[in-house]
This record gives sequence, structure tokens and C-alpha cells, in this order.
Amino acid sequence: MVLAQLGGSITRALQQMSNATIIDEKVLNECLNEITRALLQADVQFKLVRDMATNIKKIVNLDDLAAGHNKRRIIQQAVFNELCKILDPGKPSFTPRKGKPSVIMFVGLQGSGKTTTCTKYAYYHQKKGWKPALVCADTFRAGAFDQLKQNATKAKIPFYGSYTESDPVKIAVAGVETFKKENCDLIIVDTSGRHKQEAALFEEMRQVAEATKPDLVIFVMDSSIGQAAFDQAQAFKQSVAVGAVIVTKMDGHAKGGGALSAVAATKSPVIFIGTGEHMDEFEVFDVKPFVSRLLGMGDWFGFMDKIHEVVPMDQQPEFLQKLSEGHFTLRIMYEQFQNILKMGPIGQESVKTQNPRDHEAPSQTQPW
Ligand SMILES: Nc1nc2c(ncn2[C@@H]2O[C@H](COP(=O)(O)OP(=O)(O)OP(=O)(O)O)[C@@H](O)[C@H]2O)c(=O)[nH]1
Repeated sequence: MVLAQLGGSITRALQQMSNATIIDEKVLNECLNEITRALLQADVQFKLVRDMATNIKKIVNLDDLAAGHNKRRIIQQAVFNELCKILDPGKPSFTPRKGKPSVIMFVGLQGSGKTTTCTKYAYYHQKKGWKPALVCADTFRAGAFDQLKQNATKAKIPFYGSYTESDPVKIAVAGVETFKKENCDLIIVDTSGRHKQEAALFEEMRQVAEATKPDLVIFVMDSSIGQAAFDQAQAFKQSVAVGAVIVTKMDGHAKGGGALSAVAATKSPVIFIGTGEHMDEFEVFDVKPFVSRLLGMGDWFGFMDKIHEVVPMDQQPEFLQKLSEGHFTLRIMYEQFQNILKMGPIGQESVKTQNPRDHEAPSQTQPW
């Protein structure tokens, strides 16, 4: 995956800076130029990259840093924070609640992976005990209903669509009503794919949104879209209230930088990424672990989660109390070793790269 290359280039730039004996303006500029080049090559929008470099320079004011400050760490932290800032719009997306019906509308360009992603999203939640349902409001592409029906049947998810009705608004409304009556808590509406230029299809998307009043509109974007990502995401945002982004095909050879641009254009977070054609090749997206892994810093957030998993919460206060009182017995040490062993190889967490499939056995499930 090319995003891993981006991570490698940024890490190399930071490493080269670390090798320099003195970190001065020249070394910092060289490092930032390298990072800028790597981001542009990964198709991140030019303005975002330029703003990021300017911000880092403002934060890392070498003249003001007193002797003794670890300049390398400060620069590294600033790069980390700025990358997080690009990917984090500052507000979370709407979160559906189990047991309460929510309408989630999917929009995106033709072939972006929308229909596939609708089912992946439904399947992900179904496994967690939700009652999802799929509505095919794509009357534009012949075969769209059959594709959704086939996917839904495989995943045992109820679906709604029509071979005869040509009005997507009518289908969407009827589907949402049907599944509300059936107490489904996640009603997913798949809409027609479209190109930015197709004003009529954008209008259709607006009408479907107006009629079904979705709680969340998810923009599905193919990660290979490149520099066009910003404009296209913005065009969707201008037509409907996009509230979240899902980036697909992160397993391919796409540069992936478009994802960063889409967040900036829609001011909405990436909530999941698609990492393959299989139903379970779908991952929750979290900004900090993503950037951590991108910069080769390991997934420390995942690592901390794992610690919380293996050291039971009810034991933690007791353990801390004993430590604060200066009691550290062989038994405590033994218990802590046991906990560490439960975590498995620590390297697994800290070397995780962006693509988890680099480290995992291939999925056993069949493609759609
Ligand atoms: N490798 C890979 N392929 C994917 C992923 N998501 C979707 N695809 C594939 O992308 C192709 C297009 O996916 P669809 O779901 O049909 O796309 P769509 O956006 O619904 O298309 P329209 O209905 O024409 O708008 C299919 O071959 C999918 O299997 C992914 O995360 N990784």
C-alpha cells in the first residue's frame, strides 16, 4: 500500500533530521521539504500540505526554544499533531444508538464501493447485536438492486428494493417506513452513484435526503481518487449534509492521500476504511493510531487499550494503592508478569503498519 510508503518517507525525513548534529533552520526546512514532497506525492491537496508546513514552522520556533529542549521530539510531535489535525475535523460524527431507529444514507461516485460498503457497514453492526436493514434506492445503475440483494442475502440482512419502481425517492421512503415498522435500528439507504458534473443525479440525492431525513449521510470515497478528492468531496457536501466519510480500497495501490483531503473538504471524520472486497474487510478508523502507525511510532493507543483489557479495571486501584504505599511483593511482580504474557508479543502492537493484512493471515471468507 502506498500510504505505507508515505509513512516511510515521513519517518525517513524525521530520521535524517535526528542524525544532524545541530538542528537549525536549514535542517528543519530540509525535513519539512521532504515531508511536503512525500504528502504531495501521496495526493494530499497542495493547500493542506502548505498550511501544515507553515503551522509546524510556527509551532517549532527554533530561536525561542531554550537550550536543553529536545528539538527533535518537539518537531516530531508537531508533525504528528498536524497530521492528526488534518484528519480530525474536531467534531465526531452522529453515532447511532442501538434500539433506536437511525436512517443512514450512503452517497458517492459511481464505482466508489458504495453498495459493497453499505453491506459491510450493516454486517459490522449486525455482528455487534444491531438490527440493520438495507434499502436500494439506486435506480440509475442496472443491476444495483440485484447486487445489494445478493450481498444482503449472504449476510442475512433484510433488504428492500424494486424492479419496477423507477422513482428512487418513493423506494427510499417506502423502505425506511417498512423497516421502521419492523423495529430495525439501522436503516441503510444506498443511493445512485454519480459524477460531480451530473446535476440531475445530485438533485435526486437531495430529494432522497429530503424525503428520508437521514440521521447521517456517509460519503463513500475510493482511495485511488487522488488530487480530485477535495473537489469531489466538496461537491457532495454542498448538495447534502455529509456527516462522515468512508474510504474504500485502502488495500489497493492507491496513494490514499485523498482521504486526508476529503476530511478537509467535508469537515467530517473518516469513520471506517474498506480494506478488501470481502464482507469483513472493513475497519473502524481512529485518527491517532492511524497517524502513529503511519509515522512508524507503533499503535500506542491500541497498546494502552490492550493493557486495560488484560489488567482488570477492578484490580487497578488496588495495584496503584500498593505501589504508592511502597509495597511491591514478589506476588505482585508475578501477577504483573502474568498480565504481560496475556498480551502476547508486544512487537505485534508496536510494529503494526497501516495495513493490518501485512501481518494477518488472509481472510477465509469469500468475495461477494
Ligand atoms: N479491493 C477492494 N475493492 C473494493 C472495496 N470496496 C469495494 N470494492 C470493489 O469495488 C467495486 C465497485 O463497488 P460497488 O459497491 O459496486 O460500487 P458502487 O459505488 O456501489 O457503484 P455504483 O452503484 O455504480 O455507484 C466492486 O468490484 C467491489 O468489490 C475495498 O475496500 N477494497
